Amino acid sequence: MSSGQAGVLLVHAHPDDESICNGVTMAACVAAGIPVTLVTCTLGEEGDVIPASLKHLAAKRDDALGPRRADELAAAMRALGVTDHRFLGGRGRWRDSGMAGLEINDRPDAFCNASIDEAGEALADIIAEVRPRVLITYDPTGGYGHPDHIMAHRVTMYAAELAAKRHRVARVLWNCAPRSVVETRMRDLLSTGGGRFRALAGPGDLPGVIEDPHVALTVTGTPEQVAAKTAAMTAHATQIQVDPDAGLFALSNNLAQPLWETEYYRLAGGEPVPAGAQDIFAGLEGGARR
Ligand SMILES: CC(=O)N[C@H]1[C@@H](O[C@@H]2[C@H](O)[C@H](O)[C@@H](O)[C@H](O)[C@H]2O)O[C@H](CO)[C@@H](O)[C@@H]1O
Ligand SMILES: [Zn+2]
Repeated sequence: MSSGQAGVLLVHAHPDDESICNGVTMAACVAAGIPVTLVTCTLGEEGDVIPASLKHLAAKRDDALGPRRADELAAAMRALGVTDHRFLGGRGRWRDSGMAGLEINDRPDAFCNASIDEAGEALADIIAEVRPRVLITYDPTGGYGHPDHIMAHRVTMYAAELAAKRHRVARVLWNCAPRSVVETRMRDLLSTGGGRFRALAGPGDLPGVIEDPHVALTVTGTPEQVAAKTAAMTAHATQIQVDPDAGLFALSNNLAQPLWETEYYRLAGGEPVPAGAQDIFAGLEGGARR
């Protein structure tokens, strides 16, 4: 990672998405002295709860999962060395909408029902303050169709436009995964097995899978950065189970998927990416500097 002043701003829907999608990238930026800002749009109040001892926190029980996940996120940020984390609109402004098709999607405080103007302006203010060179979020599908991920995408792309008069982001990237890499890794797992997990996720269960030529750049972690990502994902204990020896993790569905040591990005806007780039700032004048 090239060093510099202005850095990267990442926008995610729930606590845990940042570590799953960008743990290596954030750790690599921190190691290079590049400022990292994470914006999380909800507290993940409607999530499942994996540990039996914590199931009382669930929305349909004590509805106390949000604060727990905020604590998990703080621990994950410590593991990655990220010190600038914000909840969009302030902590608890918008609530986790739940998976697509649920009645709770209709709650007025659900993030998927947020005013795109209010949420967009709130994020544009952060962009104008932080002045990132690179902005990272999901593709228009949100990676796998979750309403909060889709909304995070929409708000981010709108905020980048709103902020442009005050600060123009040099590059917008969407999280993705190249189909050939996913299919090869999942095929290999068929022979090695799902580690401690009952079954393997299918290639169709993994988010953001796109055809290889659309992948613009990759960030491959050093062993230390992969260890930091693993620790960050492990910190999200209500949502994620990790089998570090097998290099696998599972969500509450217990379906094993790769803990990716390399993270992949699609170019969504801004400066072109040099072929074979391995750095989110590759090709930007002065790297990550203002
Ligand atoms: C990674 C991610 O975005 N997780 C979301 C998702 O959680 C999934 C959901 O509970 C699903 O029903 C489970 O089968 C799956 O295992 C979970 O990962 O949706 C939650 C509710 O909106 C959200 O809190 C969680 O962060
Ligand atoms: Zn999520």
